[in-house]
Amino acid sequence: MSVTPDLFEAPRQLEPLAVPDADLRFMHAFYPPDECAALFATLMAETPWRQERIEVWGKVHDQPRLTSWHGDAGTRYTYSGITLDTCPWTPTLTRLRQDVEAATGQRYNSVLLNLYRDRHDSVGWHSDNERELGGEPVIASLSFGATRSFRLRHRERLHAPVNISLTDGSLLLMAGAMQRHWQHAVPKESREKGPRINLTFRRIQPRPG
Ligand SMILES: O=C(O)CCC(=O)C(=O)O
Ligand SMILES: [Fe+2]
Repeated sequence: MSVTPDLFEAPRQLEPLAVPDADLRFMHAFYPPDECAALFATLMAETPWRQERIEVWGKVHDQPRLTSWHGDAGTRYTYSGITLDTCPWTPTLTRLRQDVEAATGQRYNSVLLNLYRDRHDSVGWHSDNERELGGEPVIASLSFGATRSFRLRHRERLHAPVNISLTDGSLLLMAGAMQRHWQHAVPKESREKGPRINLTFRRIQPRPG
């Protein structure tokens, strides 16, 4: 019986990405493909997807994606002027949280789900630097479905933009000074894309009320 590890297997741990002013780590196949397909279908069906509306320059628009916010009691999240209703943890989300906590060695008390229905859905340039996330937020980002490109641009200095392909079953950990120095986006695509679900596990400081 051979006990030699398969040299072509993707590494089973988070690998640091060489991006300055940030602590970024990535794992390609955190979940294997067959499990990804089942998890995608379950998340798609179980999630109470919402179409939020946001105000930009005085005009109200549909957000170009569907979302759902889940968290422990007392976690509230406000961004772009909207406060999200907090839904309870489902068994699936609880299991994903446990797996992500074990892999990253961090605790999370909430998760934002984004559904990109096709190539037209996107998230614009932003930093996840809301005050309730603390000074150096630790955010674990899990992706299922179509591969989308995750772009980074530095906020203060000239640095080539960074592009990370977030593949089915991949896990990206964003930590350190990342949210202070970089913005990120998932742009619309010019070629057809199937649906993609992204989950960002976060730790927000509970506030009374
Ligand atoms: O979909 C992604 O990979 C990122 C989503 C994101 O940046 C966010 O929800 O804050
Ligand atoms: Fe973000």
